[in-house]
Amino acid sequence: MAEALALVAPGKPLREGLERILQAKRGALVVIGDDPKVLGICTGGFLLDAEFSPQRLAELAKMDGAIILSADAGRIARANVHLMPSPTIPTTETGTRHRTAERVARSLEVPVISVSQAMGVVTVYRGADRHALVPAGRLHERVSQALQTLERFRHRFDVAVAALSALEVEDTVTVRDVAAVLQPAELVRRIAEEIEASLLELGAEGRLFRLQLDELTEGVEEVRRLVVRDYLQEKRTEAASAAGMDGHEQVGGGRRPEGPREARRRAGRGAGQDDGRGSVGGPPGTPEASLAKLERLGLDELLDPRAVAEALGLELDHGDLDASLEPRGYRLLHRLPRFPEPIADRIVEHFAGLQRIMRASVEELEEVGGVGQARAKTVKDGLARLVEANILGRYS
Ligand SMILES: Nc1ncnc2c1ncn2[C@@H]1O[C@H](COP(=O)(O)OP(=O)(O)OP(=O)(O)O)[C@@H](O)[C@H]1O
Repeated sequence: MAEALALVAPGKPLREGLERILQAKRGALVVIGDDPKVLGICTGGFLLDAEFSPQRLAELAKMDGAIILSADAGRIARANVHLMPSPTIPTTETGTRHRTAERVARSLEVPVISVSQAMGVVTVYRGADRHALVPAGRLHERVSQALQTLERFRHRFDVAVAALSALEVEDTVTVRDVAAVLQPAELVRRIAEEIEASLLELGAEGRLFRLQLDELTEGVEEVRRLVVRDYLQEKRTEAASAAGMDGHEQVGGGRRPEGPREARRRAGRGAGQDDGRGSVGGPPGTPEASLAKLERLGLDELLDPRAVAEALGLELDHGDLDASLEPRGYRLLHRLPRFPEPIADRIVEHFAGLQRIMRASVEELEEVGGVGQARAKTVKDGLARLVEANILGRYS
């Protein structure tokens, strides 16, 4: 369908021809493709093989029947053709023009366009899909409004991400804070997807909109993925059970049974100690499955932080959104400049928990494969700068 929409984008000769037909209050049935399969269902009409022009298309639409174009819409192959697709192909359309258009598109791999004389609407059919074209002016308006909404959610997302970074460094993240990032991130994704569809239809006229869209969505997808990797409640691994870990043991991404205040009190017990962080047996899941779950949430559900927690596999005690969580550290480590992603991942897997990474010495960091002294220092300095920025942020 994307290719078909590109052919009828505003400014394209084919679109101009279709608009001329609409202005003349006529109808049309246009097949884009003249391969043997298409010709096999054509009867009558006459051969043209003429270069395409919007004027020619509009003139030929005065005749009954269908117009057949070459696959690139650069030539008019035939006109006044009667199409005979199999009557057994299902169609939900009513008029004969539209029924024929849908049947041809469903049975042959070619786009078919109908211009309804009665309704003044242009519809593109491709396979089982159909798309009614929106006038360019309305598309412009729609995209501008959507970009404004996108900008608001992007701002909310940026604020929530900055807050999450500060809380992660302080080790006081709650379920609510994670949801506050994932909710606008998902909304940004959805609005961007809608805009993408309109931009496809706008073709070259959507160039400036695209620049804005790219700027407004930059980095969101990556943060969304990393936040899910940081907090996803994963299924207890075979290795963990072999190592004799307690059934509820969970590092990083785990929900702690106590609130943030209790968690801070426990933090005094020293590095490396079990601080009682416990998984509550959330469903197994990969980050991809979790992201897909978020994508499937209805709008009302998405606005409920509990639904976001569920997508992450977190089971909340009495729906407690203030339950504290510890990130694994993927997102903050991925922010280190010029630091290879696989090495950052290895560090996270080695230490299992951002706080442990932050407390690790340069020597301990060097124990991770691929981390030499220089990289270990980059991690230490980078995380130290984050802590500093956080303190400065608090008191400025
Ligand atoms: N099988 C076909 N092959 C080619 N042209 C067709 C075919 N069926 C219908 N048409 C064209 O469609 C025209 C209008 O038919 P009809 O009014 O039944 O269609 P419709 O789907 O209601 O479209 P509209 O909304 O434009 O009225 C016919 O006069 C003919 O030119």
